[in-house]
Amino acid sequence: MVKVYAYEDNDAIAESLAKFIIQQQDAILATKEQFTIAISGGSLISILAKGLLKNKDIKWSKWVIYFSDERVVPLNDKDSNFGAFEKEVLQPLAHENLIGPTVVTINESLVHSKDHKTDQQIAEEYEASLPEHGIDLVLLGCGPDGHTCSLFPGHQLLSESNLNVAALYDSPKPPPRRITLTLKYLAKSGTICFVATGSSKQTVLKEIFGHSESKLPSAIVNGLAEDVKGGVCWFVDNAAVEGVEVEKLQY
Ligand SMILES: O=C1O[C@H](COP(=O)(O)O)[C@@H](O)[C@H](O)[C@H]1O
Repeated sequence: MVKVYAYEDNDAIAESLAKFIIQQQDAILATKEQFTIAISGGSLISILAKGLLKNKDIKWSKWVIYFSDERVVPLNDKDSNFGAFEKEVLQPLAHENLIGPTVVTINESLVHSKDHKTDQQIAEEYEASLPEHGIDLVLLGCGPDGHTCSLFPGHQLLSESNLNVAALYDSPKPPPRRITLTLKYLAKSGTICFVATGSSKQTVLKEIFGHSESKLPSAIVNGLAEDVKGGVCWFVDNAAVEGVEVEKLQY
């Protein structure tokens, strides 16, 4: 079953999400040396910054951080998911004089090519850096159109069954060139956790949780709950789930 944890505002989500992440981290580090986590871009990053920075229970030196999707732009571009995470989390963390996490980015030296084959090479190289058996914890966003990672409604990549990471050149949300984890690889995740906030998400969440046949990418990921050992859950604010028929839990 997909669990939905609902809170009044972003501060409360940030605090509970951090507790959830630490619990996942500790469970994994009790069995192996490193904790692998995938981060998405967009609104998730500032919630992570709020909950994780200055949190003494995060074992940053044991984290290996991947990106659920990435825009094919230079890493310091305003559109880069890594760039946003670096600005909001990694740079402030560097001031704390800690041994930081390992962060796996796309090969920036290839982003200036306009050849689609090069984007495929970026995706292939990223795929080669991923753990074969899946990432321990994958944090996802959900756009108002129901996209997650860079998997967009109706896009052909939803039926990609060979690749773990794929390139696309026609993202309906700018920028158009991106790479993304595929549904095939997401199904291998240890745990999947969505974060969605704000009233702009209400309509899409009504469809995702109200129509079991929904073909929206985020609804398809909910459908992976049986394959994903730790399950699929959502951290939302009350505005996002107003009028959505779900059991609202607290973590
Ligand atoms: O383009 C993207 O959008 C989604 C959703 O972002 P949000 O701001 O609506 O939460 C994000 O998860 C994804 O990583 C990003 O590339």
